[in-house]
Amino acid sequence: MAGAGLFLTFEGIDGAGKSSHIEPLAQAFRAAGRAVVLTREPGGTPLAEKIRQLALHDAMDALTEALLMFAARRDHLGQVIVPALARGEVVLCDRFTDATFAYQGGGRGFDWDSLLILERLAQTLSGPEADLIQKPRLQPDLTLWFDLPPAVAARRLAAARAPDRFEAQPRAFFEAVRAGYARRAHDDAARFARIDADQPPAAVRQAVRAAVQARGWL
Ligand SMILES: Nc1ncnc2c1ncn2[C@@H]1O[C@H](COP(=O)(O)OP(=O)(O)O)[C@@H](O)[C@H]1O
Ligand SMILES: Cc1cn([C@H]2C[C@H](O)[C@@H](COP(=O)(O)OP(=O)(O)O)O2)c(=O)[nH]c1=O
Repeated sequence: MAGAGLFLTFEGIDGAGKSSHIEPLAQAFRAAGRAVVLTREPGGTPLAEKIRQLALHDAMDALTEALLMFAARRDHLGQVIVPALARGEVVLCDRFTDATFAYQGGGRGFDWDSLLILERLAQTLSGPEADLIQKPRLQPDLTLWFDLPPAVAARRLAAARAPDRFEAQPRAFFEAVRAGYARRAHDDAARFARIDADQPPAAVRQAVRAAVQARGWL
């Protein structure tokens, strides 16, 4: 656990249902008396939201994309996530570094080892807040991975909204993104909870609750 705070991330391919399940979990934590910060990546600060606009709408090579994601993340960590954890709050973040491995690494085929280096650089903390949360390098306490077949996610999205640059990718791209998530989950199994997202919303909500309760946090 990061100090007295808790850092939970929501991951999965586009249309997996992450956004639908963040607010119910936030309400559960608030009902348990915890202060909650809801945030997202890329984004979460004025600078990172500007980077989000570039990354989601302008074409670029995979290294540029990865660097922008980590630049946005570095600002977000320093301005929002670390201060909230230092205050003992619960941070619920819609996507984090596993998305960079899944999309830029798995989806676009960018070198995995280079991403590991960027991860280490971006998530190494310094200063008084790092002392407060007593961690030289920040990782989520728990990552909820909403896993489902890309064909199911595509059907949901087609009914829901116009696609951004990533959501417009072909099915094979999302198979590769999904494989990227599976690799990260395999490499850091204790941090990950795989949620079967190909179920009715109530069952998914229950699975999310169960994963958090299993760690004694609700
Ligand atoms: N378990 C579910 N079953 C069916 N549809 C769902 C489910 N969860 C979410 N949806 C719908 O699928 C679409 C994408 O969900 P969303 O939460 O925005 O996904 P994400 O944030 O992972 O991209 C939305 O229209 C949402 O209402
Ligand atoms: C955080 C992150 C997101 N992304 C992509 C995944 C998504 O397609 C897109 C935006 O994510 P998201 O906020 O989930 O989009 P939406 O709110 O429309 O569901 O950015 C990356 O490619 N790399 C990253 O590191």
